[in-house]
Amino acid sequence: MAKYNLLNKINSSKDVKKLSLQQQEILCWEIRQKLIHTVSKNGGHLASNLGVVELTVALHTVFDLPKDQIVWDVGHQCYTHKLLTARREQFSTLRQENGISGYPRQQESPCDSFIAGHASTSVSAAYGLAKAKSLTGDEHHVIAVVGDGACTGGMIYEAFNNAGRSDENLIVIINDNDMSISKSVGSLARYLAKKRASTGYIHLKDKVEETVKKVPVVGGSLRNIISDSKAMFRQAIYHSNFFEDFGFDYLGPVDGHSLKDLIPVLHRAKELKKPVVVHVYTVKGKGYIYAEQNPSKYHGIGAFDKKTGECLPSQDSFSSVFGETLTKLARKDKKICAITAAMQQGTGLVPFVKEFSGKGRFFDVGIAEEHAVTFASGLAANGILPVFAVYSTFLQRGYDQLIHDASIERQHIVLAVDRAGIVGDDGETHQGMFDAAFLSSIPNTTVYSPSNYGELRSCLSRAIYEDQGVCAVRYPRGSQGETGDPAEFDLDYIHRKDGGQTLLITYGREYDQAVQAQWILQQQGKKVDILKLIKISPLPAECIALAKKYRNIFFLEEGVKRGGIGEYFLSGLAQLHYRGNFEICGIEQPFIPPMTITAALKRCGLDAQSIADRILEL
Ligand SMILES: Cc1ncc(C[n+]2csc(CCOP(=O)(O)OP(=O)(O)O)c2C)c(N)n1
Ligand SMILES: CC(=O)[C@@H](O)[C@H](O)COP(=O)(O)O
Ligand SMILES: [Mg+2]
Repeated sequence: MAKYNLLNKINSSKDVKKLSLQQQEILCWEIRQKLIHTVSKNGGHLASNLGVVELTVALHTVFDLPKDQIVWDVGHQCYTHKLLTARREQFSTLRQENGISGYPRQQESPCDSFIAGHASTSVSAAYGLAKAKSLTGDEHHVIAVVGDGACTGGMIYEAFNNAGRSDENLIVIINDNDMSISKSVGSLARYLAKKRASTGYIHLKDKVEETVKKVPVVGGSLRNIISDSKAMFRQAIYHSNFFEDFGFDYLGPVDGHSLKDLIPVLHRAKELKKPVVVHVYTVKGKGYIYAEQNPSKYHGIGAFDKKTGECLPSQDSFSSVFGETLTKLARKDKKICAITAAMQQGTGLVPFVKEFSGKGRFFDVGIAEEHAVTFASGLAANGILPVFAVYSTFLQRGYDQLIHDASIERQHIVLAVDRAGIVGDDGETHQGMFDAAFLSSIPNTTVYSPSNYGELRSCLSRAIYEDQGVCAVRYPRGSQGETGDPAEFDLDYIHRKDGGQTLLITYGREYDQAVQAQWILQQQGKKVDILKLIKISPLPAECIALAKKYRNIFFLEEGVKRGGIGEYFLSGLAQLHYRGNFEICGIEQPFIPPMTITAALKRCGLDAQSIADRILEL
């Protein structure tokens, strides 16, 4: 196979169109090898990408990019699209510093029509793009590609509701592999499975249409009767089709690994020149046996050995410690329930699921963070203790629900906010930069930011049993640092004194950098003290009073500077008429592209050496 080297000759969809069907099949094989090779080195979303190789090649065969536009939902499956649109050479830099992103980015290529990273936005964006095209007299198509998992998110239906009755050249491809990161959940998954099992809808419609075309024109009324009966015929056989009820035409289901089936269906969708849903079924992980067998493991994976499929054994992490702690607490308290928005693996909930899903105490609500917050509030209002485990970046979706449904009436819900702070390779869309800022501004809300596992255990228990209202425990991606303090429980802050006139204040993972900076400065004869905040909102009054005694204060914040905890602290000091120097070393440009967490800390001036240098400079 390798001798063909077709991929090396592809720079745009024009080149894909020049290939015969057989050559395109070889191209798909070459693409799969490239995907497996690159992701085995850099990590990434392997299984989702392997599932859409033929679909992407078919799209590039039928449509003309960038005039026609593709919007990838979540965007984690856009690697083949990148390989076909002049980014083959840079593909080895996938998800690396100064490399190409693992998601579509407009700034990266004119063929990336819209940003993605968070789920369920594609149909709204595609409808907007399509509407703009029609307003400017451009007849090209916009195609949204959305997975069955992303179809559990409410925005998709808001967009269907809005777009279905329009006459835009809008095609929505539902890439149905019966998987989100774990198994797809809910009624839509069941509905799609039923549709998947049905056959011949396209062929049947074709036959009816052929018959209609053959009828001699004897006047408009007969045509109308025939077309009405066509709709009735369809209804009678298929009852009502969910997508058609929204105003879309429906084509499918079609085998997403057969170019010979896919290409004509896409041509057909293009000809219709109106909103159309194309239902494609695919196999997540297709073509790499380990990923086909375990698509969840290869959904998003670090580097691995491509021959054996083995990756590094998983270590303890904040997520796993959270999951174990919650499971232990739940054994003793039947009121504790856990909620996830399609992230049970990532948030460490697997042990909880094993033990309590059979008892009805675990809820995977799909990719529906807004719903999760309000659902939790409902549970709390009737006496349950809900813990919603969610990544910081995805919790942004639930901001209004936190205010309106949880906070005003002080519902006691617990948020386990994972991936708080810098996340690394996923880049801009996934950074957990805002949670400390936005949570601390919501009344009746307590926020903890443990810096090690011991504190995490203690904060979780306090959040469940001691606090009222909304209570968030936030922690970073990965493992605790080496600076773990001896577990002193139930503290709101820890004050490490070295006899200095300068105080470093910080919270969460950044504490490790502060301790190292303190050590670097000690080597140079400079003493600094550290105040570690564990409860970051509301700020403990004693903390502010003790900070007031210092001549210089540096507030180190792994989060957005504007509106963050540093500014909150400063306003407390101002009320006490603090007269010393106060500097916030926070993140001013929170949209950090893919790079390691270590590199990102350095870029933001938040690594130990940069902190020490800054202090010496002053
Ligand atoms: C708002 C939001 N919540 C959670 C996620 C995490 N996430 C990324 S992909 C994914 C599953 C998507 O499933 P699907 O759309 O079916 O795509 P597949 O990977 O199966 O191709 C989830 C839950 C996200 N990206 N955005
Ligand atoms: C595509 C997506 O949003 C998730 O798969 C995300 O990449 C997971 O990140 P973690 O690797 O931190 O779980
Ligand atoms: Mg899926």
